[in-house]
Amino acid sequence: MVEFVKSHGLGNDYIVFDKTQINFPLTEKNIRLICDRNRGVGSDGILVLEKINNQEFKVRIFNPDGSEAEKSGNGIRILAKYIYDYKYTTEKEFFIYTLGGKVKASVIEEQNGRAKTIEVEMGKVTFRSSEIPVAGPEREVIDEELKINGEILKITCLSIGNPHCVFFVDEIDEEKIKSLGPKIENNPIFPNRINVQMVKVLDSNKIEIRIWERGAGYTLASGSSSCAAASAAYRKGLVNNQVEVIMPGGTLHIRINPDWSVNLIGPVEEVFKGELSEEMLYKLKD
Ligand SMILES: N[C@@H](CCC[C@H](N)C(=O)O)C(=O)O
Repeated sequence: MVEFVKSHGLGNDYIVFDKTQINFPLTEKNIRLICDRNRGVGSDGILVLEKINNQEFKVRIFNPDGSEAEKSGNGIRILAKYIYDYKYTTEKEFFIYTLGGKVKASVIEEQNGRAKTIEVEMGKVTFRSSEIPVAGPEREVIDEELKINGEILKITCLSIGNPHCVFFVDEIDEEKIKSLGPKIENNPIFPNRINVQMVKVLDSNKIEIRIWERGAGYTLASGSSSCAAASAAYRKGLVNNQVEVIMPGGTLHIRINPDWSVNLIGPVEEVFKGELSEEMLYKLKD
């Protein structure tokens, strides 16, 4: 029997598995099938939890195209709720190891004994090209010109464990992020591909964004994208260090600390618990 929980952070949905229950290989084909919204459970990604002890956990984060991500802000918040709600820990604060570094998660609000709002210390932002990575000479990638579809975009790139490319606009245009997103994601200057954010600054504490996620496409919200968009805006002097990030799925709160570490706060909801069917498991083991 392979059980799972499906949850979302502002419409960015993930399936959580406990590593000890998984009896099929985590191949690209299998991840794609489980995330498929017609033939599988359907989600923006998969989280595989491993418990180390009462205060430390490990996670593997998969995108729906089968690739593995270093970090995910909503994924970590969803995992933290799962850890707390299903009593993998007795603590309200604990650590999670990701491929993109160690993060601290805190349950800051509960409802009926279940986590409702989670804060994550996401780690430090870097704008250095080799750390993102972005091809070319070593530099900070701030307001660089990138030609896409005959249009020159001014991009600011950074990593918060996973890579992001941010561009600023006067008006949000959904169609534009959907058409430029895949071209930027797969541009050869980004050897590991990249997550993309279109950002409109509303005032010194508020931005609105649209997201094209690496390996997932257009999503309603993204935690690491919110951190990236807020950090790029802060670096360019467009906002203060506390930023509300408005997305189609809802709002996340970001704080950028003096050492460029970033905190992310927002709600998480469980949608359902399930069990993969025998037929599905047969396919996954094939
Ligand atoms: N939805 C996420 C980001 C998930 C990983 C991303 N697609 C990547 O490949 O880096 C979030 O909430 O941060």
